[in-house]
Amino acid sequence: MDELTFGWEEWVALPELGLPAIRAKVDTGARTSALHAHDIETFGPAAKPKVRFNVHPIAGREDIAITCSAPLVDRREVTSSNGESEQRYVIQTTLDVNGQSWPIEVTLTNRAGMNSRMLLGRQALADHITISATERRLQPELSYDVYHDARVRRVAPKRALRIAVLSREDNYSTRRLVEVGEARGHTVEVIDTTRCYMAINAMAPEVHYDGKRLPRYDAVIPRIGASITPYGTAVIRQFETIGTYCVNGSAGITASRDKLHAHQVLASKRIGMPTTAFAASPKDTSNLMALVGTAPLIVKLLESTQGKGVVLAETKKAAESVIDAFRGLKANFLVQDFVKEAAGEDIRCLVIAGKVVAAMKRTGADGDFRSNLHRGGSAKVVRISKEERDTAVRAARAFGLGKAGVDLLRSESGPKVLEVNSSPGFEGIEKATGKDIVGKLYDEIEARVKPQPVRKRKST
Ligand SMILES: Nc1ncnc2c1ncn2[C@@H]1O[C@H](COP(=O)(O)OP(=O)(O)OP(=O)(O)O)[C@@H](O)[C@H]1O
Ligand SMILES: [Mg+2]
Ligand SMILES: [Mg+2]
Repeated sequence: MDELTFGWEEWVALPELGLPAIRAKVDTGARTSALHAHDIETFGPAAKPKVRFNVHPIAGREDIAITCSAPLVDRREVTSSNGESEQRYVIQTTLDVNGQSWPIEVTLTNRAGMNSRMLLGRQALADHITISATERRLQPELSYDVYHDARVRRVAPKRALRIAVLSREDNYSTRRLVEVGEARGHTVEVIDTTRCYMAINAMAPEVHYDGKRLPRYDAVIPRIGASITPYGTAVIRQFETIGTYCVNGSAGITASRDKLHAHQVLASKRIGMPTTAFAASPKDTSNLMALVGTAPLIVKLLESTQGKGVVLAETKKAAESVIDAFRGLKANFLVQDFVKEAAGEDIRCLVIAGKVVAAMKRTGADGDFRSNLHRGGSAKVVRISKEERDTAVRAARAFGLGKAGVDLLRSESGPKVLEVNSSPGFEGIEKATGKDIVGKLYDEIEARVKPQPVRKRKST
């Protein structure tokens, strides 16, 4: 390496931490370098622990915070210049100066007394560095502008994220979310939604789990089962209040879960769907059926899943008796035009971040008008038309869902949306299409939790 001369203060970069410019003081009295960090928190498996923390790279600009993560290499007792000793986490990272880079160890400290962002200790001042103690900034100047504009997005490293999957099930989808996330270096924790409990507090809303407050997650992936929608969405709402990025929001999950509510949302966006009607009073049954059209009709429970509450009534009489039966059970239902030409097939479009990333055609088991895979249907990859693609994207957007399974019927008058699932299973569609859908979901999460550019403050 070329010889470098350092004064008592220099511009350096820590690219792996997403800190492209920071001023560091040279401190030959210290062995290890130190970084002024906040919200220091360890995470990840015990065998490969990581630490994450926030750095305000610019002194006096506490509004600019960069979230960093790094592998944890040690925990050490460090005695600072004022003689006090504290336990500090030690990370390893790369130091960049004037086109050269070398590995250094850095301790993390959030002592208020430390007024420089970074101290460079002897270990970082490698053999090729000479110190000229009375001079400063002998190396090329760097600019803090990188923290102000869109460039900060590009310089941000693929930092390890801490992600929670809210799920009560150990199934293919949950396992894939853990495997794929961990293969990308993230830490993915599966959290039983119903075991989360909350302190609802205007100043410091929190989510607790198993006796402890949950840490700050970079992202929450909700996989809320239909049986716990109200509680599950309350947990998500709490994360939203804290400011955690949730792939699917609580409002969108709630609206899409209730088929009636969902159809009203779709209709308000003029998205095609089968003619649908509902009524509360038994006195209105025959008028209700007249609104939808002639038999055969579909009668559907509002909170059906896996096709369990979907009935095809071949005649008016049959429809009436199904409606009577549902009413007798105090079940909420809707009546829908039967889209015959769909012929027991529907199209599942998987929408991630406003794009259809995969589509499959599901065909019902012999003699079943329902195409659900859980009912013995089979799935094949399918090419969808532009109209179908647009419809699926608009349907997911109508509920603000970052991931959604949009089910369409192919009808004579174009695509008709049957429902929007906020926790679509990944197994059927990954197997049918051979696509890495979970990977696409992580692409989106990684893009979303990158530091946002900071707007320049107007000078007054
Ligand atoms: N109006 C309709 N016309 C024709 N077929 C329909 C209609 N409604 C539902 N089906 C068929 O029944 C299946 C199940 O309906 P739907 O998706 O509404 O119920 P579900 O219980 O929510 O199922 P899941 O959530 O598991 O997909 C559909 O995939 C479709 O094949
Ligand atoms: Mg459904
Ligand atoms: Mg469905």
